[in-house]
Amino acid sequence: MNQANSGRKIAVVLFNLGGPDGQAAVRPFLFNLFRDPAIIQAPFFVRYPVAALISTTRAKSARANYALMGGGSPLLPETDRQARALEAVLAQRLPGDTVKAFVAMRYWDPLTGETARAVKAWKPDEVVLLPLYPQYSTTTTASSLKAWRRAYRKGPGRTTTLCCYPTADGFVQAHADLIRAEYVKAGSPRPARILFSAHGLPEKVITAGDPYQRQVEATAAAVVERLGDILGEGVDWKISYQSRVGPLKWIGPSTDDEVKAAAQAGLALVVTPIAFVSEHIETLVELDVEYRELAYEHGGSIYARVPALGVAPAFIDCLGTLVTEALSSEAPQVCGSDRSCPKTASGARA
Ligand SMILES: C=CC1=C(C)c2cc3[nH]c(cc4nc(cc5[nH]c(cc1n2)c(C)c5CCC(=O)O)C(CCC(=O)O)=C4C)c(C)c3C=C
Ligand SMILES: [Fe+2]
Ligand SMILES: [Fe+2]
Repeated sequence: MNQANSGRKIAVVLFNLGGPDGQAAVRPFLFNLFRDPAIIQAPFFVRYPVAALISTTRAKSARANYALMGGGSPLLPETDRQARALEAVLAQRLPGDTVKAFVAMRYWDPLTGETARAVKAWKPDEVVLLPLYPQYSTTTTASSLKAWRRAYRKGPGRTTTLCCYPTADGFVQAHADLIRAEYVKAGSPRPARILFSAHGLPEKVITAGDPYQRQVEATAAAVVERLGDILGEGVDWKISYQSRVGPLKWIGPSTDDEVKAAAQAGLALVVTPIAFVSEHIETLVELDVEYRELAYEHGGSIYARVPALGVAPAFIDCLGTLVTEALSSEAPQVCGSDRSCPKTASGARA
């Protein structure tokens, strides 16, 4: 470590979507989500009534799903655990510095403005922005970073943004290790399919240049390269997209179609969330309850679900590497592993 760089106060800001912390928060959380122009691309006088309508009509079924997880989303406690684990890794790597990890959520507490105030009050020398979205999307990464820039205007410290890390080494290794462990736990079945399920997006978002789908494919391909010991004879893999919302055409194939097809073909399914790094409604309800039922209804007998990365040591260590790389970078924005990311080296230091 460069001695000239020690003694710094380093704030690492972890971004995620946020989730309602109880039943009463479901509708306002959904309203916050649907009024975001990154989610509904329409002028605000259209977006607001549409957001009010969708959040009201969707609230009932969403509340029932959050009730299955005890009433609210586990996303904040999960993200807090990741923040503490990352602090511990960085304390080891940067012994002369003081590192504090903050959490900024996009649609529910702690909202980005509140976190920006806490970071300002802490007066860091360095700020590293770390979206917990390994694959860059305008709907997630860009939306969170835009909210941050607005909230942290004139805030202290030099800011470096970690744009994406779809094929970062420890991230890929952690996925491969968890998939292998779950496959073996299921009895190493054959024939079997490993299904990489990512959150879907409207097709028009991808057509407009969003690299998300290409980066999801890059992640899956990199993980597959490390699963040579289980893939092959009778075990194949596929990517699918879940959680479709609204009337637009979304990218596919959809996870529900793929679950049905694999179950009907007599394949054991090992389903792994490839674009989420924590457990939340899309994993604990959609993957664990809805798609599992679908598989059994269509003749499936084995449906194994690989846990999200959470605080898997290889993943947290990888985040630690990304943060130290960001700190030593001259560029304001760093793409962790994707040199062809359209966002590479764009933007100014905040
Ligand atoms: C890779 C991550 C995500 C992308 C891309 C994404 C896009 C996206 N999401 C919606 C609508 C909803 N998402 C909801 C929950 C939710 N979404 C993500 C991640 C991504 N979303 C997470 C981590 C969560 C879970 C939060 C939690 O509470 O645990 C929801 C709410 C749940 C529900 O009602 O189904 C909605 C709605 C759109 C429209 C979109 C892209 C345009
Ligand atoms: Fe979502
Ligand atoms: Fe990037």
